[in-house]
Amino acid sequence: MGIEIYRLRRQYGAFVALDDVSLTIGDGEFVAVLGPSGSGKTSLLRILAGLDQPDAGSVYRDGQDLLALDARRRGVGLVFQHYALFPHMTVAQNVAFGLRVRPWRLRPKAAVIKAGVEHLLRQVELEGFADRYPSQLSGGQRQRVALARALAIEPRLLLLDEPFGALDAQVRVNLRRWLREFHRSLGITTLFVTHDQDEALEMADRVVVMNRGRIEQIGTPEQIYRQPATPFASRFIARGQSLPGEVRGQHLHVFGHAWRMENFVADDAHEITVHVRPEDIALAPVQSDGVKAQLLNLRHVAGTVRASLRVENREEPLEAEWNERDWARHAATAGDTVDIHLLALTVFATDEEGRIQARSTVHPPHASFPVAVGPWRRVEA
Ligand SMILES: Nc1ncnc2c1ncn2[C@@H]1O[C@H](COP(=O)(O)OP(=O)(O)OP(=O)(O)O)[C@@H](O)[C@H]1O
Repeated sequence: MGIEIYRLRRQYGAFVALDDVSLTIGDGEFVAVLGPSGSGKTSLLRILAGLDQPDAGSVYRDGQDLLALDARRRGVGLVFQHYALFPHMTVAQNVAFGLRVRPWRLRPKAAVIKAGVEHLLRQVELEGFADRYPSQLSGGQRQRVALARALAIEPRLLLLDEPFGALDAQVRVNLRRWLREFHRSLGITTLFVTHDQDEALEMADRVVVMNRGRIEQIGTPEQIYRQPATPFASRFIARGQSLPGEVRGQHLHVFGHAWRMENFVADDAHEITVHVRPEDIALAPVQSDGVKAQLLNLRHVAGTVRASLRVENREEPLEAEWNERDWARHAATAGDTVDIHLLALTVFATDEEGRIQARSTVHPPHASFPVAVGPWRRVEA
C-alpha cells in the first residue's frame, strides 16, 4: 500500500510553501522529488519526518495516520546534505547512535548493537573505518556513514535531502550508482530530494516535479522526458526552449512551416507554447527546406557538440546538441549559416488561468529522420 500523501498544505505567514500536494509512494519505491530552490521539497520531507506539521492534509502509511505519530516512532531514516555526523564520535559510535536513541523498550543490548554496527558498515562498504573520526573521512565516506546511521533504526521510510549536494561531481556520480544498487538490494521505500535533474532521472523509479509548492508532474523519467505535462516540466527536465508558433485551425505554424495537428483542440482563447529540446534540433544538409540559423558558437563536451544558434524571431539563441559524428559530417563552424530541422515539438495550449487544456508532441513532416516518439495525443489537464 505504501504511503499516501493527500492534499498537504504548508504556509509560512502569507507564503505558501506546499500547495495541495498529493502523492502516493509504493512500497519499496525510489521516488525523487525534483524542483528548483524554494519549490517546497524540503518542506515536504520535514513533514514526513515529523520535524514539522502541515496546515492541512493527511499522510497515511498502510492505513495508519503518520502525522499523528511522534517523529521517533515513524520509522523514518533521515540523511541531509550536510553531514550531521557527531565530530567527537567515531564512525562506529555515530552509527550506533541510531540504535541508542530508540525508545528504551526497543533498544537492543550492547552486543547486538556492536554486531549491528559491523553489519551496517559492511553494507555501506566501510569495514575497517569503525574507529575513525568524521574528520578523517572523505565527503563521500561521511555520507555513507550518515546513511548507515539512518539505516540502523531499520527504517520503513528513508528520506534523503540532497545527500550528495556538498560533494564534488565525480564522487556524486559514483555515489548515485552506488545508492541505486544499494536501494535495489534493500528495497526500502525511499524519497530522495534533489534539484539536480540528472540525479533524479538516473536514480528514481518515479520523479515528482515540483515548482512553487505545487506538483507539476509525476511520472517515470521516460514519461516526463517524452511527455512533459507542463511547460515548466518541459523546460526543467528536457531543456525545452520556446519557439514562436501559432495554431490556426488544424495546423501548427513555426518558422514558416505548417504542420497538421490532429486531435488538438485549441481555440483563439488559448495561449500556445511550443517547445523544442536541444537534441531535437538536427543539422540538415544546406539547401534543404530546413530553418536557416546562424551558428554563434560551438562547444565540444565529452562526445557531444553544443551549439548556440541565432534564428529569426527569437531573441535568445537556441541551444542545440549534436553528437560529434553528425556534426563532423557537416563540418560547420562558428559564423556559418546552417539549415536545421526540428525533429519533435511539444505544444501546449493554456487557458486564461494558465491551466493546460491540450498538449501534443508533433513530428514535422519534413523531418527525414526516423522518429520513435508515439502518436499525437490530447491530454486533459
Ligand atoms: N520556517 C520557515 N519560515 C518561513 N519560510 C520558510 C520556512 N521554511 C521554508 N520557507 C520557505 O518556503 C519555501 C520552500 O522552502 P523549501 O526548503 O521547502 O524549498 P526547497 O525546494 O527544499 O529548496 P532548496 O532546494 O533551496 O532547499 C522557500 O521559499 C522558503 O524560503
